[in-house]
Amino acid sequence: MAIAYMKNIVKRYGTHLALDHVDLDIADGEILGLLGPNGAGKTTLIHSLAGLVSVDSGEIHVFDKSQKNHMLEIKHQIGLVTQEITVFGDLTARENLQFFGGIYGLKGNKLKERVDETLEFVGLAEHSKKLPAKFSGGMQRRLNIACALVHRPKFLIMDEPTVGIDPQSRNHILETVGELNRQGTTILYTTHYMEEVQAIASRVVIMDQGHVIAQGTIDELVEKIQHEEKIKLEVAEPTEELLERLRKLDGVKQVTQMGKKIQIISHVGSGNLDRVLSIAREAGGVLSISAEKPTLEDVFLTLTGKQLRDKGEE
Ligand SMILES: Nc1ncnc2c1ncn2[C@@H]1O[C@H](COP(=O)(O)OP(=O)(O)OP(=O)(O)O)[C@@H](O)[C@H]1O
Repeated sequence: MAIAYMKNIVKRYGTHLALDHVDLDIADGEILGLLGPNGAGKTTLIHSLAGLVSVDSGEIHVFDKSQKNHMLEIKHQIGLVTQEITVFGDLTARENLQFFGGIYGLKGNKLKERVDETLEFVGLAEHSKKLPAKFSGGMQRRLNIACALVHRPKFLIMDEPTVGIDPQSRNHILETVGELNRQGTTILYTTHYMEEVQAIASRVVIMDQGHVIAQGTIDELVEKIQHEEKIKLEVAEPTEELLERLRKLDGVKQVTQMGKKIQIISHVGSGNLDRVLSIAREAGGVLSISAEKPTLEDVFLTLTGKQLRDKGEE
C-alpha cells in the first residue's frame, strides 16, 4: 500500500521546469532512497510532498488523503529533516525539542516524555542542557533530526541529512534511520552518497532534470544495465598497440586507460574476458585482470551521464 503518491506533478520556477510530470509512489514501511545530480529536482519534490512548495498541477496524496484538502492533518504526521540545519542556536537542545513538540500540539507530561525519549534516541540525552552552537556538526545534525521526530511522525522525509559530518556521526544517523524504520516509520531519504543508499534503502528512485528516470530495488536497477560487461585490466606497459587491439575486439564499446589500468566495456555475452587476457599476455606483463558486475554507481552514470559526486566534493 502506498503511504504517499504524486501523480503528474509539474512545478515551474519562472520558465524553468523543476518537476516535469513526475509520478512517484512511496510504499508504507519502506526506506526509499532518492538519488539525483545537483539541480535534478529532489528538494523541490520533497518540499512539494511536505506541503512547503505549491505545485502548478498534478495530484499529491498522503495517508490516503488529498494534500489539497487535508494539508494540516497531513503535516501533523510528517517529519521533515531539511538540508540546512534548522535549530535555534540560542535555545538548548531540550528547549529546541520543546519548541518543535509544542508546534505539534504536545504539552505537559506528554511533551516531557517525548523530549526525553527523542534526546535518548538520537544520543543527545547527556547534552540536553547545552546550546547547539557548542555542538559538533554531527551533533547538530542529530538535533535537527530529533526536532523532526519529536511528534513521532509516521512518514519521515530527510533531505541529505549526512552532508559534511564525520563518519561516526554518519553511522549513528544511518543506524537511527534503520531503527526508526524497524519501528514502523516510512522514510524518504535523499543523499549524494551512493553507499548510504546501498546500505539502507529498500528501493531507489533516480531523478534527472525534473524527471524520474528509473526506480526499483538496487538489483532491478542494476539489471537494467546488465547489457554491459566491465573488464578491468592492469598491465606493466599499456602501449597504444595493445589499446588498439582491445578496441577492435568484437562487442567492445569502450576502452579507457588511466596509467597502467585499462577498463574495457563490452556488450553482455561477448565472452571477451579470455580474448582480453590472451591479447594482454601477448603484449606481456599482465599485473591483474577481473570482470565486474555493474554497481549502482554504474547505473547512475549510464542513466544520467553524470557522476553522482562531483570531483573534490566530500
Ligand atoms: N526557489 C527557486 N527559484 C528558482 N529556481 C529554483 C528554486 N528552487 C530550485 N530552483 C531550480 O530548480 C531546479 C531543481 O532544484 P532542486 O533544489 O529541487 O534540485 P536538487 O536535486 O535538490 O539539487 P541539489 O542536490 O543541488 O540540492 C534547479 O535548477 C534549481 O536551480
